[in-house]
Amino acid sequence: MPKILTYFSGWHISFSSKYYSVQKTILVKKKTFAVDIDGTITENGGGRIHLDALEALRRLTNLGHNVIFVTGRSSVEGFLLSVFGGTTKIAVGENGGCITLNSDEHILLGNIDECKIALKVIQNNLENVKEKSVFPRMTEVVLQRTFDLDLARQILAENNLKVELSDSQYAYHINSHGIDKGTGFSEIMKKLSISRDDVVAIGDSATDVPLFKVAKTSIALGNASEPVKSAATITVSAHAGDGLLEALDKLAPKLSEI
Ligand SMILES: O=C(O)COP(=O)(O)O
Ligand SMILES: [Mg+2]
Repeated sequence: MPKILTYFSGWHISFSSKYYSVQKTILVKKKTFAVDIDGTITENGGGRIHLDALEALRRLTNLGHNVIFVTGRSSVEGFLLSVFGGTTKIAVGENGGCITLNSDEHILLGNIDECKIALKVIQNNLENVKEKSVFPRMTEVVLQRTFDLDLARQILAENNLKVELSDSQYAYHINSHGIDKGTGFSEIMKKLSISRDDVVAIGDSATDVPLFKVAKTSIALGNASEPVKSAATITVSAHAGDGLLEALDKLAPKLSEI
């Protein structure tokens, strides 16, 4: 069993002991973990959930922490993962453009029409610009990683189109101006009165850097690029789901201090 699970289950057991209140005030301050999905809680590559990583997140949730997925996937995928995975039932998806609170409650922060206009302009100027086959989006356009991103950014600038173009390592995303995982998650922070001091962000790609910026503690996994690692306050060496376990393990003794 990974060390983190033993560690947290140790705390859990101590809650029912006579030291419950002491342990609770000293060790456990409610935190909010803002967690990326692909490359963070997956097995390395492939998109299959790393079950030990998911179990560790479920335990954190059971201990009273928030665990909220913040993903470039649709917010419905993030939300369903929280339902089936047993974490906090709210998700930020579409790379920050959409928050799902329930089956019929979505907050749309971006505007898909301006992203579609940007797509047309890029397609008219570059070869090989194709949409990725993904679950339906309400606020963004998702593309295959088959063209030069910097060139596309240049084209957008020349056409005075203010949108965000980013690379999650799984897809390229066109989001409305000012929309990213950081701004999307900030809406949840406002809604749930969560302070930056209590946020731990965990991710693996450039799209997670804006999320790192709204968190006091940020963790880049071993599969992240150097610029992403240098934007985080903590780095770990293991990749994807194994890296998430390493990160929680590293964090566990310090959770009361951060
Ligand atoms: O862009 C994607 O589909 C990958 O999403 P992620 O933000 O969960 O890594
Ligand atoms: Mg990722």
